[in-house]
Amino acid sequence: MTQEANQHQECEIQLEDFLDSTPVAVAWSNISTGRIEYINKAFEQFFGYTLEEISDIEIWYQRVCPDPEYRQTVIEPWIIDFQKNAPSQKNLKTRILCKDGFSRQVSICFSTVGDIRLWHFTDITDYWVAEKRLRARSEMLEMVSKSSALKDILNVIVKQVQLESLSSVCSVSLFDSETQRLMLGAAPDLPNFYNQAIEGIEIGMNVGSCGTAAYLNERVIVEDIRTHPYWQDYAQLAKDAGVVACWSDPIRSAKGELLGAFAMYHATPKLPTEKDLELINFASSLASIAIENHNSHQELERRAYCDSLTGLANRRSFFELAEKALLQCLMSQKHCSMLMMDVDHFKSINDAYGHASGDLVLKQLAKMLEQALPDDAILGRIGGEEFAILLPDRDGDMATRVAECIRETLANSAVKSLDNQSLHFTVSLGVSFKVGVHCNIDELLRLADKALYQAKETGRNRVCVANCFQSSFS
Ligand SMILES: Nc1nc2c(ncn2[C@@H]2O[C@H](COP(=O)(O)OP(=O)(O)OP(=O)(O)O)[C@@H](O)[C@H]2O)c(=O)[nH]1
Repeated sequence: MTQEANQHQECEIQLEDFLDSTPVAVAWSNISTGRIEYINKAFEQFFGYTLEEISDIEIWYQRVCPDPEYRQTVIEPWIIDFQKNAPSQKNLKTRILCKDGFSRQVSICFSTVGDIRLWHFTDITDYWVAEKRLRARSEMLEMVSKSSALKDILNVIVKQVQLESLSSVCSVSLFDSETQRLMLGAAPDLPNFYNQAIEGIEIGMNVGSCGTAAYLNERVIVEDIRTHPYWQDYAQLAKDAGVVACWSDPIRSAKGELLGAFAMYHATPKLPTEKDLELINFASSLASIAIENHNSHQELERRAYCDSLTGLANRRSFFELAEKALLQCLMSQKHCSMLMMDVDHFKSINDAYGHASGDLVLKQLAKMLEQALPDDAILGRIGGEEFAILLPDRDGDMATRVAECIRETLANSAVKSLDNQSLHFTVSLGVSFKVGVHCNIDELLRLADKALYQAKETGRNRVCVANCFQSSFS
């Protein structure tokens, strides 16, 4: 070896030693041959590839940027732009798929000396993730403040997680505490047939990852659905949907109540890393804010329109609904009738069995009414033990038959008091109906109330019909 060659080799060794000690990932490639001739230690650690595995620049691109369209439309124009020395952006910030299957966000830059192109890569994943999360969080909070649809808000969360963990598909299920079931909140990238199959699933042991996580109220990690007992009844469904691993986290309110379940699915067997768990925590806590806010909105609305004891429409809501229905009847020249109902001697029920048992009677009564009435009837609790029922498309005779049926059903029923005694009670009803083309709810109620008074006066447990032909509107 000549002295010059010796010096050159020594120089190269020193340069490599120097580059191996820097934390920045560095590589150089030969422009004419397209070969990658050197990668430093940081490069190997960062991307996970050895020089033998990515000896050619094309192979490198295919591995780290598997999407050919992205290579053609983003990376290649950037290189050409850079070569012309007029870069529209000096560094290219892009996503790189590493050998371990994770993708990292990097800032790439290169310089050219003769036939050699020197590349350096800076890992900006943490910064990028923090920025994206911040953006997703503020987008979500803005949507919450604007009362956007819950599904849209949850979609933002799901999309953010999927963006950070490219190989995952995520979902948010909502917990219905009354039925103990999970309903679909958002799962934009799971197949429809899968979402439909698990919609309304009852939580319990061995009900997939979400059903079990919600039931146990703790995180469930299933590495391989195909062999896990939690999935034994859903293994085929999961196979059809192409999911093999599923990690699920219960979503809890600030008070710890179960609100739903967040799930991350993968197409291959997989256990979560620390970063995955952190991502799941992030998603669950955002989803919790969105769901809790949505639920309290709904509760406020329910309180504004529902009677808290019976769950029926309250006076205000009954008037709104009844007015709309009456207007439709007037416009389509249909009949319309009103019933007013009052429990007989309700005071004595309270006195004999206690106020709480009186409440029980009112609750049961409301349930019985809902079952006995036709679907299009509008029912409301408009006073203490007073109920109103609008019957669209029913004339006075039909309404009287409905009223008679209610009276009879209730007279033959019993409600269990708190100390388990059978409480029997009766009701009185007044009927009014629309005559001609002019009518309003106040007038119908006034007439029905008059008839109800008559029913009370003439002995109770009976139905009386108002003389509507003498009303001011007839
Ligand atoms: N338990 C209970 N009682 C109520 C509620 N609202 C009103 N009441 C009671 O209902 C009773 C109504 O009594 P009254 O108006 O004298 O009528 P009544 O005893 O039903 O007798 P008649 O209507 O004449 O047959 C009162 O004792 C009220 O306290 C309620 O939400 N729960």
